[in-house]
Amino acid sequence: MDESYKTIIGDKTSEFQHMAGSDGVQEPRIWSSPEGGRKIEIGKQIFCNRSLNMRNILAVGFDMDYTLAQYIPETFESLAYEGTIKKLVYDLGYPQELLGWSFDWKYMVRGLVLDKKRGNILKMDRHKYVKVAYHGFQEMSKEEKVGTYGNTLIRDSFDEPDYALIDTLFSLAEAYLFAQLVDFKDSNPGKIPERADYARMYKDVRAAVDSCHRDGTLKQTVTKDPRSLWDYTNVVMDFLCGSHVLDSSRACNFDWLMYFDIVITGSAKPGFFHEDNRANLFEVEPESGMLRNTDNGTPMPQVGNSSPRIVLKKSNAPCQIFQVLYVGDHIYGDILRSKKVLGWRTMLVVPELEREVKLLWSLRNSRKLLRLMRNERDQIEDQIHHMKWFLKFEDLNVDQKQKTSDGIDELESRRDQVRTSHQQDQRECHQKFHKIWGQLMKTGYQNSRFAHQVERFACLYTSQVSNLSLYSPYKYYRPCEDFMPHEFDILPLLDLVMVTLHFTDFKLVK
Ligand SMILES: Nc1nc2c(ncn2[C@@H]2O[C@H](COP(=O)(O)O)[C@@H](O)[C@H]2O)c(=O)[nH]1
Ligand SMILES: [Mg+2]
Repeated sequence: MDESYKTIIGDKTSEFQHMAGSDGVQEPRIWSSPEGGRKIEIGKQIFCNRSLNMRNILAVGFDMDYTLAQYIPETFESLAYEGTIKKLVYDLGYPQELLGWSFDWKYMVRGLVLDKKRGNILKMDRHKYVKVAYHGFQEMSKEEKVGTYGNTLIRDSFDEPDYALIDTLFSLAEAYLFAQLVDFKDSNPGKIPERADYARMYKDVRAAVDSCHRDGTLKQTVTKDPRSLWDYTNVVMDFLCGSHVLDSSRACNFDWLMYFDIVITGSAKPGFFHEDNRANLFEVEPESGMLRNTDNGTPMPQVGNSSPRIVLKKSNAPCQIFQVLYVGDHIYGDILRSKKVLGWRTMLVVPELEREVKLLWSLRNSRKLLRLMRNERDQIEDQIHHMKWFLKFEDLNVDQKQKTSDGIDELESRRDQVRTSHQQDQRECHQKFHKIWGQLMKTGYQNSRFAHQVERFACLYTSQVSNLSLYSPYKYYRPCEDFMPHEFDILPLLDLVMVTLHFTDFKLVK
């Protein structure tokens, strides 16, 4: 782990000299110079939904998988995909030809919802309106979409048990496999095991993925024969914090433990956040992996992974709930539960965000044009309505009627043009983010359901944990001002920028 982590995870008051970027290059510190730091590039900024003063935070907890440890999805999730297919074929009677299938790791994205019964994959906005829908890999028409999901009552749910949320990067492979199976079943109904409807296929995929996580299919590739989740954690953290070498014959030196006061493995989140559900905690002796606090005091070996294991360095003074910041990648398991159950402050790690905000920046002019086109469309529509009422209710002579009708025709044709180009341009803009699902945080021009969850449950969000090192440990994160629709036209952002500039000029002149 680079030096910057020391400040965040270990002794928060200590200074540090240098920090390493993601490419390992040492960069000078930026936050401790008296005149302030260099600008933090947009992809690495920390964004704030709810004020958080780091001075008030006494403990920072970190999830490991996909938070501290950023697995490479094309390799790690491919393992899950291949392991799952083998289980479907050899254990659950699916046809051998599945073994020849391949995984496009870029196809699925977080925030999607699987409709298990209908075999559909959905992206919805923050009101839970389905805006993009595919049956397997086949795009659904607008009519099919509205016919299936237009009903308000259905829209209210979109949760388990009939729907599955793709809210972690671990789920990308199972979502892709589900879509493949839906297509396969539609074109080869006889080849899928008897009575396997779409929901049954989803259940089989889920069970097979689950088993890959439990039986070591995935973890064995990272570290050979891990005896427990403690062993696994040790290898991954040793790699991250020091060695950067994955060599199963190499003994780990436990140096990484100095960055943490307490380490808990196998906690089975989100159940862990509920005190009543929490399994017994066993203390681990790091070198041997033996359990210390057994009933008769004799150290004993670990068996299985079911109970949480802890390594304690020192006992901590108790913290108030709002003095704990928990950092994780799973919007439900890490963020929503820890916030709702324990009232902890939260930070969500969204690796996809780095590319998303960079693209957003490069497309900012197109986005402004889209907004203008939408306004123009609204204005033309209003004009058409106005003229239609005029035609209907005013006492006009034949000539006036003809002129008004011609005017309406012209406006309708202009409106159709603007509508078509607006829709096309908006689609193209979204496709720059993802060819199928578009921008992660938007659906059409509204926030996506995923963005809505991020806004509600994550006090902070950022693309990677190490971005914390770019800010002072005493940083007071403050959200930007909220805007309601009625405020937008009164206080447009452009005006605010002008006001700020004038204010700066004024100060300079003085
Ligand atoms: N039994 C299952 N375990 C799973 C599944 N998906 C992920 N995982 C395991 O969870 C942790 C990662 O969770 P984190 O909150 O600590 O980041 C890791 O050990 C995964 O293998 C699943 O579907 N079933
Ligand atoms: Mg995780």
